[in-house]
Amino acid sequence: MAKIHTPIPSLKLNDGNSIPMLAYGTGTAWFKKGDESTIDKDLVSSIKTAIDLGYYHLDGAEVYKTEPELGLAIKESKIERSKLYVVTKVMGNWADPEAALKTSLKKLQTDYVDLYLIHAPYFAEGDPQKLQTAWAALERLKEAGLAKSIGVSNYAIKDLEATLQTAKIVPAINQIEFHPYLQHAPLLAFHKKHGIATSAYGPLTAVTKAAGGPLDDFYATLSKKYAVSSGEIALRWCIDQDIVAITTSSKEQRLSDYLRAATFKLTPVEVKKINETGETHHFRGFWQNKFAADDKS
Ligand SMILES: NC(=O)C1=CN([C@@H]2O[C@H](COP(=O)(O)OP(=O)(O)OC[C@H]3O[C@@H](n4cnc5c(N)ncnc54)[C@H](O)[C@@H]3O)[C@@H](O)[C@H]2O)C=CC1
Ligand SMILES: O=CCc1c[nH]c2ccccc12
Repeated sequence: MAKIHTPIPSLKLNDGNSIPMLAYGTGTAWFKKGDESTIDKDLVSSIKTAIDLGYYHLDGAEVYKTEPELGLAIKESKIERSKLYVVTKVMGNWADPEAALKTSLKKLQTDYVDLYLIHAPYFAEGDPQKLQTAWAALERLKEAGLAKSIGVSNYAIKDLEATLQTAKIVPAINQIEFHPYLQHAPLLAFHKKHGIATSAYGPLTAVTKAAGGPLDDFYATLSKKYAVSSGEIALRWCIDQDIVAITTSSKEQRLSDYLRAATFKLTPVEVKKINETGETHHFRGFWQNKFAADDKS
């Protein structure tokens, strides 16, 4: 019998496609994974559990080395491909995104991805032409139907400006580290102006890695009010700002609980209070060495 899932809200992208606003990420598993040629059966099982629970937006990347597990889990889940939203990213093979995507598709055992991202702008070492050339290659991949949508990740305003100078297609999304202690207000305003959606990795940071910060008490108050955990408040805070939240866990109970983020809404006053309290503290969990100068943009 088909399972009844918590409906996850979706967001319309600038190319007309829709993206589910709560995602399961496979990047965190990279830290445990060694050789790509061996299959991490626990990870396959964990991805299948996530799909079974209703996480149909699955976030991967070539450098995570977890595409084979993602491909196997998708195949074994027996869910129609068109119902899933599969994302991967190019980084190692930035010089030839077409070859990179074709390799990823083989590992993912699929003919197309729903979203293909340039994982980070650092390959270009500040050269706008390199960013523009890479983006033109992604545009061709969208035109060829190998990627339904195309976007970027970890781009600062200057990287987006360089890309937009020659872009025929505006990036659909920028996937960035985003949580109350890293809100990138100017970057988000830039996204809004150009119709670029935002997706958040590290959305639980304020209640996990950066717990003990100024939001602890307010999260506790809101958890009580909505009868959910602080994690669900953190995820909902993204969704209520039209930001896609990419989380993960190998624990089924946590994944199941986090779906409650789709079942309530914070008031605008509560969202604002989290924003204002979060602004008083700074924390970056990823790419610290690359981003120091960009955190103000
Ligand atoms: N584009 C990029 O550069 C990046 C993308 N990502 C993507 O985003 C995904 C999610 O990123 P995360 O930072 O892991 O997201 P997150 O902030 O949602 O944290 C999830 C992590 O916290 C742990 N966790 C969950 N609930 C917890 C709790 N209640 N107490 C303590 N620990 C708890 C989980 O086991 C997992 O390791 C990755 O798997 C990857 O797909 C992640 C980092 C960089
Ligand atoms: O995507 C960001 C974090 C991450 C996880 N695994 C790797 C491997 C190489 C670069 C970045 C990452």
